[in-house]
Amino acid sequence: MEQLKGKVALITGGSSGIGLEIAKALAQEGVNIAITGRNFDKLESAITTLDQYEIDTTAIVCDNKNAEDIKSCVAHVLETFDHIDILVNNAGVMKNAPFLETSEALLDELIQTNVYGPFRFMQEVAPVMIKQGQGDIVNMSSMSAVNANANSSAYSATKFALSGMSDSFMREMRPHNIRTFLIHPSAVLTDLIGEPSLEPESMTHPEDIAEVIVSQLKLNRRTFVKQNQIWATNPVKK
Ligand SMILES: NC(=O)C1=CN([C@@H]2O[C@H](COP(=O)(O)OP(=O)(O)OC[C@H]3O[C@@H](n4cnc5c(N)ncnc54)[C@H](O)[C@@H]3O)[C@@H](O)[C@H]2O)C=CC1
Ligand SMILES: CC(=O)C(C)=O
Repeated sequence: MEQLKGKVALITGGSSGIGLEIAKALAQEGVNIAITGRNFDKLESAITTLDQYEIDTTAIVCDNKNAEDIKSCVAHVLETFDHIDILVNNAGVMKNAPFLETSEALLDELIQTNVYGPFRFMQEVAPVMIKQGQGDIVNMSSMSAVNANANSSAYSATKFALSGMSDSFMREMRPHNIRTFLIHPSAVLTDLIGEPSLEPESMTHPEDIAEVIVSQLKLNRRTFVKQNQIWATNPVKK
């Protein structure tokens, strides 16, 4: 089993939802945490939540849409911790609209955040991991990259793109002892989905996704889960 204690994880979109639960679950394992987000106050409040664990933390204001932000974010994490063992590409946005009402501006925003963001982080972090001789990258895709829903063409397009990019990246990185985990959750109870149409208790919760990711990262380095689909057992309509 892989020991996580003392590792360094960089989690994008780590101040809320699934990202914050991943940060807490890794912190509980003794992993030092760097989180990113666009809002300083939300990041500060997330860092306060992590204060209960005996680890080092840092928060970086960083917009996935901004390549310079991402370069300085990775440089800051390296200055702070010297290494990056785990990158979780979690930050993402979902904006739904019927296809004929989907503007290029909306498509651009989603592509910048959900595709260029992870692309830029992997371009910055992979060379660091290659030099270290090891690393783990978790890419948060979606069931929307497996079965598209109506009114979600832009979001689905970004998640299909991320899955394809991640799969190809994974094949190039394996020889460098870098594992790439591609995660496809179905609906998870977070702000991203707005008012849920399902009974909240019957849905997957963000801490369930975090539990799956921690268990996968703990696998012996010789093995990894290439991709998975995480479903609610019996989601009940409201
Ligand atoms: N909630 C759900 O049902 C599902 C969510 N996902 C994916 O999980 C990931 C996390 O989403 P949730 O925790 O559900 O939502 P959330 O809205 O709670 O978290 C998204 C995080 O990404 C950050 N973010 C958004 N745009 C950003 C940008 N331009 N730069 C930096 N950070 C940015 C937000 O500030 C927030 O912290 C997303 O990639 C989402 O697509 C995948 C499948 C299902
Ligand atoms: C929000 C999302 O990615 C779903 C429901 O697959």
